[in-house]
Amino acid sequence: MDDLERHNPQRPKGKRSTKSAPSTSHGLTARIVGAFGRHYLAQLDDGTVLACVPRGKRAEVVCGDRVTLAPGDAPLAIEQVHARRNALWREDLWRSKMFAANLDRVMLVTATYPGIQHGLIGRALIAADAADIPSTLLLNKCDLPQAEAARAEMRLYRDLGYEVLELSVRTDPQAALAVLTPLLSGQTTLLLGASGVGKSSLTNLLAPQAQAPTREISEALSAGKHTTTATRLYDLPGFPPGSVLMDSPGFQSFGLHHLSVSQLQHGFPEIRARNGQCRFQNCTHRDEPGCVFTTDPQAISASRLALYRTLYAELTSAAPR
Ligand SMILES: Nc1nc2c(ncn2[C@@H]2O[C@H](COP(=O)(O)OP(=O)(O)OP(=O)(O)O)[C@@H](O)[C@H]2O)c(=O)[nH]1
Ligand SMILES: [Zn+2]
Repeated sequence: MDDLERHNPQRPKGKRSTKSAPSTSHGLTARIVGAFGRHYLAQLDDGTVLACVPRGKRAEVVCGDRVTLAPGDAPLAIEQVHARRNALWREDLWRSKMFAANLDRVMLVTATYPGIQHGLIGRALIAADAADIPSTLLLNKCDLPQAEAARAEMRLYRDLGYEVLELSVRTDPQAALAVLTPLLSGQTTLLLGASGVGKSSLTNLLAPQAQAPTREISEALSAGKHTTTATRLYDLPGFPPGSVLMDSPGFQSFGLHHLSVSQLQHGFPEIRARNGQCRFQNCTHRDEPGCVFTTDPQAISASRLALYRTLYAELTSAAPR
């Protein structure tokens, strides 16, 4: 087992990882604050932002990583990726790919309109659980008439033990700030949400500098074509030091193929709660006789059981979609 595997117990099965280069006493310590394909931005502790590239084709570097940069001309070489506390993956067409590291919390944004996407929420909650990262659900646009019905739908998650916060970013930004400030202070928070839920509105409220034109980034990196698929990390002005927000595209394709079946089951609090209550000890909760999730309709909601079975089939199929 090499360094990266030791520090990333949930990395995809069967993939070789790249050894970190040995550290040098002359290197600069920085945090990756922007990932644009193979081009990165790294921020030094004094706030200076530098363009950098990994040393070696197979090196895996993601937003939130702590790194050592080799001194030299821009773009600097990323010499070493420090041990990660945790990491999250998303999928492209062929594989799961790590995209964020060293998080304190995942905030999942949903909205009363255009509606709550339970499948996406379920996947993201499981991925965060498998990476041992706490998650909080935000229900935005509570000013709309659909709020009452949406609130009732979100009760499912409250009953499962998740924190669900309500806000209206556009119509009452001050109240939204008051609700979120205790959670964001001193923390690295990843914001995730489907298109149209108000994620950009929230990012712009919390980190107004996020609206900076991507041209500046393109110039810094000489890599304009990559800027649209960026994962970014923003300092939160007005918050205590160490308060940062990570913003990433790709919520629609949240990768779960790297998980084991036991991690999948652990990601469902209602399945965790009934551990050992099925007739067979190794019950997979699909079609076995005496399965508590088939015999007791109170054990799990029909939609969550359907999600579990879909994800089970995905995980155990030979290849990712
Ligand atoms: N009524 C209401 N509308 C909101 C609220 N927050 C955001 N919106 C609106 O919802 C729409 C989508 O907001 P965005 O912030 O662009 O949402 P997004 O999730 O970033 O969506 P994409 O840009 O498609 O990724 C915009 O028209 C916002 O003005 C809110 O609290 N209440
Ligand atoms: Zn069972």
